[in-house]
Amino acid sequence: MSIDNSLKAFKQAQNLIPGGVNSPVRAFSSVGGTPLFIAEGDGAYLIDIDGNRYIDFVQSWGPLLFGHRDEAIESAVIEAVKHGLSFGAPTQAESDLAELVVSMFDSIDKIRFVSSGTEAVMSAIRLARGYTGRDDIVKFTGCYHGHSDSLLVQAGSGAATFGNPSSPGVPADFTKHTLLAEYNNIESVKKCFKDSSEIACVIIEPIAGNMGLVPADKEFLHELRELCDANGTLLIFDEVMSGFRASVNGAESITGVKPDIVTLGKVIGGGMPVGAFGARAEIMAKLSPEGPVYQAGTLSGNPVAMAAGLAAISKLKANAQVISVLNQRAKRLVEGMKKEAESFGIPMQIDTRGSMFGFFFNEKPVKNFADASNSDAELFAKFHSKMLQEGFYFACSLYETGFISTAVTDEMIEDTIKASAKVFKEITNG
Ligand SMILES: Cc1ncc(COP(=O)(O)O)c(C=O)c1O
Ligand SMILES: N[C@H](C=O)CCC(=O)O
Repeated sequence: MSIDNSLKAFKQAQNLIPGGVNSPVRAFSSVGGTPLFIAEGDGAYLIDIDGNRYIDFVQSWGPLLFGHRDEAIESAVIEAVKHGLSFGAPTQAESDLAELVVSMFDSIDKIRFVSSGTEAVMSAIRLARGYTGRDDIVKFTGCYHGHSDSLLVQAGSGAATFGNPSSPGVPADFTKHTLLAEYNNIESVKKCFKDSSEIACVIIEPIAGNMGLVPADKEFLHELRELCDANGTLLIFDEVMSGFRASVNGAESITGVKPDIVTLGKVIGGGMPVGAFGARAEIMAKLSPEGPVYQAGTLSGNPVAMAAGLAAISKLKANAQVISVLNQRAKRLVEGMKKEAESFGIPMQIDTRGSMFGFFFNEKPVKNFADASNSDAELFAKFHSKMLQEGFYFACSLYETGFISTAVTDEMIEDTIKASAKVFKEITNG
């Protein structure tokens, strides 16, 4: 398999763009090798600029629930483009998508659209602070909520991959209001509430996907809800990744815990840049121009992006059963790979939620970031590059999650398991 064109393109990009990439996770640094430059996507496949085809388990880091070039989404975008790219004025599509999301999330009466997950979370935090009149926030080590200053503290995803979980360039003054707790450890949250009576909100990925896939225990989330209620603190579920992936109706529908504010991204834009945050009407009423908390965006609610989101979310609502079908495939995949790994004496921890899947080369169950960090990173790197050579595109860091799209068939899952057996054999034979 030749990747000469990718090698050449990467060299050029490195001279022009820091690290050759526009988001650090794409750089392949922690697994070695060269990032593949992509020419096109086709259903379940990615095709690189050397013409190699890969079954894609990254799906643009989550947004493409229906795979590449889904017909309904593609036609909606083409139709929208014919009417103009942007107006900076309200359009019907914004209310249509808002109505759809409100109908799917119990905790959302009103929603505002932005252009990325980072923006959604940053705005949700401001709203929580404006609503409560408090400054402090609690976040969990290993959770990633985008790259805004106050949240880039012990963050997961690329920040963990590159060993800068708290970034230089963020003044200590900006993060002094960010208190840290350990995921799935309620005592650590209680300590935060002991240390501060000024906590505006606790933000959590209810199904963490940025330290690998590490779902929160239900009991932990229930206790978190109780602690927030007892202290007049808002609970924010960051579902930028898990929203519409783990469940059609949000993590609240599978955990029984209702958040005060939900942040969304990825799938909600069908592959276009969209983020959103929503809450009950009383909280959203604090937002400008209804209320005093300012938040804005030139391209927010962009008509082409709204058309893509509307097509994706309508399709999901009409075919809600796809989540359990994808979950069966996700389970088959990780259970199959685990069986193969263990037959070669390689311990593996696995989990799935809807179309999200995760695996760690680790002897012990993974419940938090410290556990995830104890996984075998060297083995992961070998697995990643050998699977790539076999034609399977997995996320290039152990701190990321895998995604199955509806374009991935049962046969492709079986092929992936077979390839993993070959790879485990090669790895253990040195
Ligand atoms: C849970 C979570 N929140 C926030 C973000 C930030 O979203 P974006 O990359 O669109 O800014 C991401 C992904 O990057 C995410 O996974
Ligand atoms: N883990 C990140 C988001 O979920 C990956 C996307 C990125 O940061 O480029």
